[in-house]
Amino acid sequence: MSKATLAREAVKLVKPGMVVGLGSGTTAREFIKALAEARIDGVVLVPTSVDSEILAQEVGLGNALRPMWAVDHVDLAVDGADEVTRDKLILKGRGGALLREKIVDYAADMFVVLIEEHKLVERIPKASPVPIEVVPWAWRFVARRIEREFGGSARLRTGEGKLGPVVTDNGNYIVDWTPPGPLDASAEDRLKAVPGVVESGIFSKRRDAVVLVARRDGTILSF
Ligand SMILES: O=C(CO)[C@H](O)[C@H](O)COP(=O)(O)O
Repeated sequence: MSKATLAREAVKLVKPGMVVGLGSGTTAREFIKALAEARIDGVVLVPTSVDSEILAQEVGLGNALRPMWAVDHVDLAVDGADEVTRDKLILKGRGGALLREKIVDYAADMFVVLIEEHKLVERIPKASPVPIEVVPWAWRFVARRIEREFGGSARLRTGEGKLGPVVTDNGNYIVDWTPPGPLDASAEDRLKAVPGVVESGIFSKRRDAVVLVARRDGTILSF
């Protein structure tokens, strides 16, 4: 229910003709459904995962879908997150869509993050590991190097419905890293500097994001 409330709030920001990035995950799915109900003229939609693309097609938004290469700007991106701090250090990627999410969310003129209150945290990571998309050929080497350089433990993500590693929409693997302690914004660049790392779920460069929080009392907090 609260995800749907957040989604309806975010849809109010969508104006006719806008290019809108569709995030991924259960909250982003509510946004896609609410957007379909709103029937806003002339919007162009860039999905950040095959999951969001399929849902958008199923709810009647198929004609508006474009790949990222087919647009030259994104007006608004609306996405969920796993954990967010008050100063807008954002952790994403539990759904494995972090790479396309980061491309679209970082490109958007306005980035709106929809979370429920339990995801508002003092430090990241709190309860979720840090997902890191890696080149499959090097995955074990990269995981060990992250452990050596930064500490903690890095594990290959395996899934349900198929034996072996989860393969992302970009054909890569995901290593879930549990660091030895809280991270600061520098972790994003430090991880990216490891050869074989494609992207991480640390989103530290959108401090201008608008975060909408569904509170337990039914109200929405915006910061
Ligand atoms: O980053 C993501 C997927 O890669 C999701 O946005 C994040 O995991 C939140 O998902 P949900 O809304 O289902 O809690």
